[in-house]
Amino acid sequence: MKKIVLGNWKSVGDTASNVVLLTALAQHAPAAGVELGVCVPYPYLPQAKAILEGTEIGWGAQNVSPFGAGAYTGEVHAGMLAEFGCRYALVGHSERRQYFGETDELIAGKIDRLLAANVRPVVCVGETLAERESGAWREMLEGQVRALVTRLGVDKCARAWFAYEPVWAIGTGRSAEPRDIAEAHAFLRRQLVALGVPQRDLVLLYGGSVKADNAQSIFAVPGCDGVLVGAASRVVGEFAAIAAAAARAVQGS
Ligand SMILES: O=C[C@H](O)COP(=O)(O)O
Repeated sequence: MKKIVLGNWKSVGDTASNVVLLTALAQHAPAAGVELGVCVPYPYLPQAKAILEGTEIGWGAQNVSPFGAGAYTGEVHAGMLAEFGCRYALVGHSERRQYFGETDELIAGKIDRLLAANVRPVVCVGETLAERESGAWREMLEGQVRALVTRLGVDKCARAWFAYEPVWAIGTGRSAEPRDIAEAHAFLRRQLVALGVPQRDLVLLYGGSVKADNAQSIFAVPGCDGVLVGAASRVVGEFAAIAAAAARAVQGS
């Protein structure tokens, strides 16, 4: 079974440190059955393309405009991402929902634009700590995926990847426990299948404080197709160790 390791640099990086990171990455072909990629800030897409092109490692963006080309000052549309060879774009990350007020409607529009440009949307969903502790996390997750399937339809949602990212585990050093990830993934799968998305098309990642020392236990979670890695994706040794754990998981499956 394939495993995906996707880095999210967030708003971190500069030309000099990126060269070191991308060059190190480019030197390690992903093991068979492992898909490796990095989502970089917009200005560094040409740099990622220049260094990673010709390798099997993909690159992508962390956001996209809900509009096409036109008078939308400050926006970057999906066609531009496609021109720079983006294989993926993150959508609906909790940091965008929290700091930029992104709604389900806006997120659905972005997914639509990405699919039309043949860029894979990686859609982030997840609950806050209060929702986890009160038990409301199931309603929260169900609401997030239902909102997208209702707006986009089954076929489009089947072409997106989903990343379960509990907000309380992001950047805190406190990853969700494997049993919590397994429970949330199983719940999300059930909901998406109930909404009509075929089980065979579902790709579900986990994100939130994934590191070298917990990657193996996360890849062992049944039905976990991969990880979305924030801070550790900016550390060469950490990201390489996570990719190596993915390769071991594939070999052992
Ligand atoms: O997209 C990545 C997630 O927000 C996780 O970030 P983190 O690994 O720094 O906790």
